[in-house]
Amino acid sequence: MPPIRLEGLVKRYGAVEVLHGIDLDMAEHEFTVLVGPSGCGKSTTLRMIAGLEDISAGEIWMGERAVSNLDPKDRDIAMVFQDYALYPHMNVAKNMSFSLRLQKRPKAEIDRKVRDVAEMLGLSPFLDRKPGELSGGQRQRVAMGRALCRDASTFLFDEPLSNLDAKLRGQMRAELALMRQSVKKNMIYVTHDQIEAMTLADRIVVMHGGHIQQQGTPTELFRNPANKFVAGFLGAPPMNFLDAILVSQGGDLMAQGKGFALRLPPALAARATKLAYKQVTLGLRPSDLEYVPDAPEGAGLNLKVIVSEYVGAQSVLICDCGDARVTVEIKSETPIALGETLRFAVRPEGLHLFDPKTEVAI
Ligand SMILES: Nc1ncnc2c1ncn2[C@@H]1O[C@H](COP(=O)(O)OP(=O)(O)OP(=O)(O)O)[C@@H](O)[C@H]1O
Repeated sequence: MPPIRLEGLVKRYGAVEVLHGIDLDMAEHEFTVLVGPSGCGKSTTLRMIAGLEDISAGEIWMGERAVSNLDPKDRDIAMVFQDYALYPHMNVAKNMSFSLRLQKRPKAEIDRKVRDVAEMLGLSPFLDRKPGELSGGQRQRVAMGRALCRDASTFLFDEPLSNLDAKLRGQMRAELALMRQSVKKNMIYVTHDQIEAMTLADRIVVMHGGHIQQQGTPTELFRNPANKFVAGFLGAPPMNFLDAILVSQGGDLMAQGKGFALRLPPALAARATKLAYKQVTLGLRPSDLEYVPDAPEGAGLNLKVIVSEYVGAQSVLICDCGDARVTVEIKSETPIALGETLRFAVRPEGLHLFDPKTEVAI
């Protein structure tokens, strides 16, 4: 039995159903990230696991126990909220030890636990400070430390970095990644930020419209998105989508559109030949295009550069391709001029096709 299993989880608010049957198995000590746009149902799912929301249908299992009817305190979980919810009048040590003191655990045990967790999170110098005397990032770590002190088997995080500025967010993301290497617990983390999902998760669960769209490792989802939504949601800048028609040419299958004709690699061509339709949506990630002036016929496309955004080592080019726009990521030192038409090679494994009606990957 997996440590956490969601079985056909449904949530209704009155007549409105917002979660339509969520099935999810977590592996032991897995870091699972629920990610999706605002309103997709990720926080509701997390709050149902925590016991903060009633379940309309379905069941939540923790090991062999069905927990849907248990109080939050009986579920062996600790939660870190978006707003930290620290007690302003207590110092860091007292905030962190709050639940242990509530359980009347021996003082020596409490002191040891707080010391160990503070050490791990770099909070040792701040144990006597009140939350108001800490930076946003330090407060965030205290909220994390308070959860870790509880020694629960499962940790739930609801957008814990969303109140931080971009720089601190990046730092805390790295600290979280470091922390999870040493903390062997089940962790479920909710975010709308695909970069957090990609960098932290063992397993990403992409949600949209109250459904799970796809789940898997970050690499699986990035390389083999199940549908156009997942393809467009993960990755920055996002995947380009172009209308294309499948055409046979000298034994090859090509995806042809306004201003391009790209040869499909064998495995994709084999799947595409079985289709009953010819009209497809072609997906190309900006990082799967490379400036290669002599890219051969069928392996590249010509793009007219209209905007160049310098972002350090990389530049993002926005280009015209027929009447569509295509974004490309290139090394900044590549000599390009605005208005030029340049040739880009496409990595064959970077070609994605989607059914234009169902948006399912081909
Ligand atoms: N108390 C409520 N009554 C009615 N509808 C609600 C209630 N709480 C949430 N919803 C609806 O349920 C859906 C899912 O909300 P949820 O908060 O889980 O989304 P989310 O993916 O976490 O979004 P966000 O990132 O904005 O928090 C939304 O459409 C929301 O409007």
